[in-house]
This record gives sequence, C-alpha cells and structure tokens, in this order.
Amino acid sequence: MIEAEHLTKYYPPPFRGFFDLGSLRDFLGKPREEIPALIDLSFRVREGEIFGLLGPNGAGKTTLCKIANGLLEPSSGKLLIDGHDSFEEHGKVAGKMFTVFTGERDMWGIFQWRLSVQRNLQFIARLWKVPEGEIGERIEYALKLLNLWEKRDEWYQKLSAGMKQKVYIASALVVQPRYLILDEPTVFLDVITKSEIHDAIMALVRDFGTTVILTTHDLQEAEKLSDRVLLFNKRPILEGKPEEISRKLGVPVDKKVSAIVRGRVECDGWHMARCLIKGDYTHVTAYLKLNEVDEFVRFLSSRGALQIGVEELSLEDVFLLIFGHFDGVEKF
Ligand SMILES: Nc1ncnc2c1ncn2[C@@H]1O[C@H](COP(=O)(O)OP(=O)(O)OP(=O)(O)O)[C@@H](O)[C@H]1O
Repeated sequence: MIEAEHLTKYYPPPFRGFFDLGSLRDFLGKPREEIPALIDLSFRVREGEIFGLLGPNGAGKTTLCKIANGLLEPSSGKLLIDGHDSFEEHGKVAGKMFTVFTGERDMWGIFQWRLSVQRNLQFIARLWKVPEGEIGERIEYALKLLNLWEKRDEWYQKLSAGMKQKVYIASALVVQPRYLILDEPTVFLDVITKSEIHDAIMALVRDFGTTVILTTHDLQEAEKLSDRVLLFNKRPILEGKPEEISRKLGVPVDKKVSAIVRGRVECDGWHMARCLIKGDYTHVTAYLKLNEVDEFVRFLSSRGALQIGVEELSLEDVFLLIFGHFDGVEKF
C-alpha cells in the first residue's frame, strides 16, 4: 500500500548571485520565501488500483513522483510504501517501485542511446533482477503489445520521441513492478500512441496486479484509466471516482454547449458563455444548467449556427471551471 501523510515540500528560492536583492536579504538574515510545491497532501492508494493524481501545471505532480521514488526528501510529512518511508528507507522499497518520468525528457537518460531497443530492455531487466529465463519472453510481450517489435534491433537513439516514450513504458512491462509511478505518461503524444500506452498500463494492472499512481493533467486519460482520482493543486482539493468529481465539487452547471456560427455573435447575456471570433466565424462555448440548454440552443439556431454540440461535462471542463486559465483558456 502507498500512503501519503501530510506530505509537504517547499523548494529553496533560486540563488541569483550575491548582487541580487533577494540574496542580500538572505545575507542580512531575512530569508526569502520558499517555493511551495506540495502542501499537506494525504492519500492512500489501494493494492491493484490505478490512482490518478490530477493537477494543473505546477500542481506538484513531478515533485510527488520524485518523493515517491526517493529522489527528493519532503520538507515535512511522509510517503510510506508498505509502511516504509520512501526517502529515509529507500533501500527497502527501491526494488518494488518503478517510475516512468516521461514528463521530464532528461529523465530518459536511463536508456543507452547506442544500444538497440532490445538490448536496452535486457539491461533494465537484469538491473531489476528479472529471472534470466523470463527476460526474452517478457521483452517480446512488451514490444508486441506496444507495436515496437519491428523496432527491436533499432538503436534507441534513432527512435521518434513517441517511440522512446513507448520503450519507457515497455520497460515497466518487462520489470512488472509491484508499484508503478507514471509521471504524465502520454504527454506530447498523438492519440494512437496514447491509446497503445493506455492499453499497456491496463495490461500491467490486469495481468500482473501492479498498483499504479498516474499523474496527469489529461483529464480524459484520468477518467479512462483511474479507479480513483485525487484532484489537487499543491493542496488537496478532493478525492473520488472520476465521474463523481464534478458533483462533489458542486460545479453549478450540467452541460457544455459548443457551436460555430457564421458571422459575429455576442454571448454577453449568458452567464457562462464565451464567444471567440475567428475570421468570419464565432466559436461559442457555454456551460449551462440543464434547464437553460434548450433556450441557448434556440438562441444559437436563430443566429444560424452551423453546428451545435451538447455534451456532458468532462473533467477538463470541471478543471476549467474551478481553476480557470487551464491550458491557456480564460476563466468564465
Ligand atoms: N527544483 C526546483 N526548484 C524550485 N522550484 C521548483 C523546482 N521544481 C519544481 N519547482 C516548483 O514547484 C512547483 C511544483 O512543480 P512540479 O514540477 O512538481 O509541478 P507539476 O505538477 O509536475 O507541473 P507540470 O504539469 O508543469 O509538469 C512549481 O511551482 C515549480 O515551479
């Protein structure tokens, strides 16, 4: 079991040289404010589940993964893996915990650029003490599942970024760890590669009983894969099943309506609607209560909307409504 207890991490302020005003304050004994990355985060991950840690940019996702695999010491609180502190007792848990840091490209350094994909996976398998007789079979299974079998003899260096990311996931399939931490496993990837990686993650849980912590800001990914989700932004916001999040948050709307209208349309009279003019067209997005939807659709039809879509709220919409400015979209 993985348990976070009041996990808090502050980073020291960046040092900008002795002539920086902030550094001078340090020198005079008035330390600058530290940078908060995680504040009082507690959660419990059950055996064999996929636990989604969902947060916007800067929420503290990578910080949490680094604490979990013993790379970073928390400022206070702790993260326990089977009762052992992930930092203090790292040696006791290191063999159970495999981390995939695809969100940070420099972490791909675990692979040898001038070794083939297969040789890289053999190397990682031996490092992780996979029984010698199983290595070949596991590698074939992983590479076939991720559509990389044809690439097994290619130099790692020659693979595309998406393929490199898949090799990273393949290494988890070869190791078959008890706990797997995935830090934004599909960031930067196209939909096909994403779906291959999703299948591989689900195979790990289904076939080998791996327990997964998945950090993401891809809400559809969290909805698709996670048994439970913790929504957080440095501090915890709420925990639950993905489909419960919007209800628990008390999001005051039920549906999303999108449309494209030829010409200019003003949405000012509507509380949570936004009209963006792009060339000759207006792109309309509105978040509405159920009883407002028909009237809004009639309004759009009367302005000659080319297409109107009425959808359930996704977690992404919920995010947007809570945090605003998510992925560059303005707050309503
Ligand atoms: N080494 C560091 N030194 C100082 N501040 C840091 C450091 N690493 C992260 N931070 C800060 O800590 C906060 C959390 O960062 P973190 O990278 O954990 O978030 P994240 O959720 O993974 O973000 P993203 O989705 O953008 O990758 C941010 O405010 C970030 O600027």
